[in-house]
Amino acid sequence: MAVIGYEDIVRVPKALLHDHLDGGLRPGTVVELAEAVGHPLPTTDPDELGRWFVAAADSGSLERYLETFAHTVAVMQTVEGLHRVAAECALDLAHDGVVYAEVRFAPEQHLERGLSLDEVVEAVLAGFAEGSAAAAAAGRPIRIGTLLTAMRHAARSQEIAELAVRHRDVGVVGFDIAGAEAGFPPTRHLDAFEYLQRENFHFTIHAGEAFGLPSIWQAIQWCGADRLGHGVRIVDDITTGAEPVLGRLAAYVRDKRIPLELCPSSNVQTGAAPSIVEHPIGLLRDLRFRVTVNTDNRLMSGTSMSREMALLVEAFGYGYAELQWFTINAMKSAFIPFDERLAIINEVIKPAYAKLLS
Ligand SMILES: O=c1[nH]cnc2c1ncn2[C@@H]1O[C@H](CO)[C@@H](O)[C@H]1O
Ligand SMILES: [Zn+2]
Repeated sequence: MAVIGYEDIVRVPKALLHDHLDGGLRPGTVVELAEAVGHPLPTTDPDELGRWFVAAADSGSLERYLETFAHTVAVMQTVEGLHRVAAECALDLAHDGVVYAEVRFAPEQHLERGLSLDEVVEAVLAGFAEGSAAAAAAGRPIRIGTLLTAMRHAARSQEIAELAVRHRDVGVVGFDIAGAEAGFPPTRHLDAFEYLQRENFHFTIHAGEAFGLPSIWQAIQWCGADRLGHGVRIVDDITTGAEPVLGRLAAYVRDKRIPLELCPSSNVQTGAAPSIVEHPIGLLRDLRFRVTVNTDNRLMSGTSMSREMALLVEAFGYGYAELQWFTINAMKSAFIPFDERLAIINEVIKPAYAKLLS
């Protein structure tokens, strides 16, 4: 079969579980919004700014990578800014062929100009609704679920968890914690996770990216995470050789089908993986972990869902069968209700791939 190209990948339906709203702005939008609020940028040329984000995020350290968010968060402090960024996010994902996306952001970072947490969430939800409607009108339907993130170094997780539950029937489908991982274990936020469990709510935890197995273990066994944000360092618990041997934690993650939200380009930039070719996604897929492919931060990685898949096709020789497998894995692991996940799998994803695989 011919090698699958980038344009072929844009055409197939894709599902995305791990994408940060404040990591996916269009460079031109950052420039315009920064001018409107008087925020100084490293450059006001959109192309140059796009390159600046990628270069600055290419630091080999999660902490340095995260510093680049100062420039996106700064322009997302008003209803107009949040609304526009969310609407453009929906449109950009839809035009990349993403049919289902969970997009996350941390409301507590958007209060600098006087908005309340609820106002921040409402502005983003309205933006997603507008962008999704415009995408559907353009023949590119997309369903977006919002995840609310609490910053792990801060102390507002309980409040953000309650905010998420308050908006559960209007588009917020889950909760997350993000930010620097080393020194900020998930158990710092145990109260929030226990609250969410009592509310029968869903959550994922950034774990196993910049810190290893103890972080993953806590996220699952203490906090009860449904999914792992990254989780890539689960490979530290796998001994490779002629026959790979799984340690107890890796075996548990695989046995319980705990979804791994892998983000190849982001991992290379933060030093969590040495390169795309050497990215553990190859091994984890071969071992049939519940692997999903994600963008993390499209702006900081200069990427898209199609580009991440194209990189994997190039590095590992994947074909449509593997791309469908990643996509169905993601859809099975989504935080929307089971019947709605099934409908997207059976009515959108499978028919599109069936044509290509026959
Ligand atoms: O890969 C990541 N690991 C940890 N935290 C991250 C990553 N990408 C983004 N954020 C953090 O999540 C916040 C809310 O979206 C961002 O502002 C950034 O600080
Ligand atoms: Zn992330």
